[in-house]
Amino acid sequence: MSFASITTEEKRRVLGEFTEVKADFASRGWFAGTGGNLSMRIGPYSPDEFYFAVTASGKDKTRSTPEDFLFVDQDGRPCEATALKPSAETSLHREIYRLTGAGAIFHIHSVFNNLVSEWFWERRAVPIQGVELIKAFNIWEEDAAIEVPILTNYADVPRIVPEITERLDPRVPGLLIRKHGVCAWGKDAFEAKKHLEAFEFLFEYVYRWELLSKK
Ligand SMILES: CSC[C@@H](O)[C@@H](O)C(=O)COP(=O)(O)O
Ligand SMILES: [Zn+2]
Repeated sequence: MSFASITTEEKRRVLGEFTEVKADFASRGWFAGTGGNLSMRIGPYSPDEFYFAVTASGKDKTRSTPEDFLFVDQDGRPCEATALKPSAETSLHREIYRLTGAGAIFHIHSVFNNLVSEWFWERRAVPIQGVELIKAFNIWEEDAAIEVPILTNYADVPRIVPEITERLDPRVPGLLIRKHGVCAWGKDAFEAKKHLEAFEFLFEYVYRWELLSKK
């Protein structure tokens, strides 16, 4: 299987869906200061060979232009001639695809995800228990408890990758990077978006609950 065998129609479908998700997230204020990056996988998958569309680095992601995305392979190399640079955080997306076979990964910065990542840093995870929206992760047990891993925010992004390898919990489709943001994923764009919305709701809940319960 090579990138060349992926049809133009399929590329258009992925980029169309990708454009919609990006505009939706922009309308929620999730790309402050060019922060955040998105990716969607395309074509067949094996852990050693896969392709994905990823946002170009440093762009104003609240705008829609013909230069918003490029296709890269499992090593982060562009699949087509382009002047665009893949996201500076492409190595994180690559590792999550390699470990999970997900169909889409969305990374955003928000005040609540930054706050909880610092509040629970000593524990290296955000504990969440018994909140209904845990079911968005397809976890249905009574009073379910999850721990969302928090990773070190190394300036040299590839240094974060071994922490993903070590800490990713197959039950929990997301992880936090300390005082930086969240990565959430799912089998397709619909599911990755559902998971991201659920994480953001849960982080705000946890933050507010911490404040209330300290009073
Ligand atoms: C300018 S904000 C932060 C960036 O360094 C980074 O964290 C980010 O999410 C966006 O980087 P990008 O290379 O545009 O995908
Ligand atoms: Zn980021």
